[in-house]
Amino acid sequence: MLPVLAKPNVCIRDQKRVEEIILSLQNGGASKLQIISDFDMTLTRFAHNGKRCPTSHNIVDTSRLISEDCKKTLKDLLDTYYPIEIDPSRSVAEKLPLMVEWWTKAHGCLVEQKIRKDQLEMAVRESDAMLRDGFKPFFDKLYEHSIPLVIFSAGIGDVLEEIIRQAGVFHPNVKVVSNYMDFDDNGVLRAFKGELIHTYNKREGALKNSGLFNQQTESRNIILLGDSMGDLSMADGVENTENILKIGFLNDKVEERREQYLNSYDIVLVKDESMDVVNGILQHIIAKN
Ligand SMILES: Nc1ccn([C@@H]2O[C@H](COP(=O)(O)O)[C@@H](O)[C@H]2O)c(=O)n1
Repeated sequence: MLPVLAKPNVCIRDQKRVEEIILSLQNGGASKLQIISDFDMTLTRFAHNGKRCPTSHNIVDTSRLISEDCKKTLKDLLDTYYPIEIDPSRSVAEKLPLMVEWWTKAHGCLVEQKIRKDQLEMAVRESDAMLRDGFKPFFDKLYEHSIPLVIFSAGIGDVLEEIIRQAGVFHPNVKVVSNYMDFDDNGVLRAFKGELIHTYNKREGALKNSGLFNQQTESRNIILLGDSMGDLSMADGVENTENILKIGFLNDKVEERREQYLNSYDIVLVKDESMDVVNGILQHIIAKN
């Protein structure tokens, strides 16, 4: 067994299956590998020193760009809909319209604030956004070995791009599928572009953007990184997948959701704020090249 998998917060339902997948990924090597990852609370930390870290939405929602009234509305929306998003007792069918409602209302509020494109850099710089510990070797190793990384996020694309740019890891092998802001000729936010991506419609987004996921003809082995049940379908747009290893970060409501995560993800990382396990597996795959 890989030493990183022996960490006490690593939970695996089927150890043998995981070992077989990792061996297949190792045999395929870097040239066959592609990473598909969620962003908020997957590549970013969920908490730091006992305090919640912001999502890409929260960064804008709590920034100087937003009026006090609007901040309150956005906070009320978060308090109403986030518990629904993560509730394991509700079906996806039940959650779907409510997620559309949340994102639509929140985006509507943001558009009313006349946010300027050139203010986003400052909003990110002043925020508590934090990529997970070990993010740098993760991004750098993927770049060094020309392994494509597709970040597939229901957050705000402009904000998440700014986070990884400021962290110095927005390398050319990184592609992003997300909700992008649409600015007018004066650089003022007037809408969000394209079809809304929320937590539970990533399958449709994956199929629609399949071109992005199939850029390298050789990439047929996938490591999928997510933190929600909706993230499990992020690789559905990849053609001829040979092997897929699904790694899930279980950050919140751990006991209520542990069973569901163990049944869905190959490896579940419980309250792990680092990329250590992912980096350990990557190192193992790359080392053979
Ligand atoms: N107004 C909103 C809407 C969503 N969120 C959270 O962002 C997460 C989406 O981003 P991913 O990168 O994880 O796909 C989602 O899980 C929501 O909890 C928000 O904070 N504000």
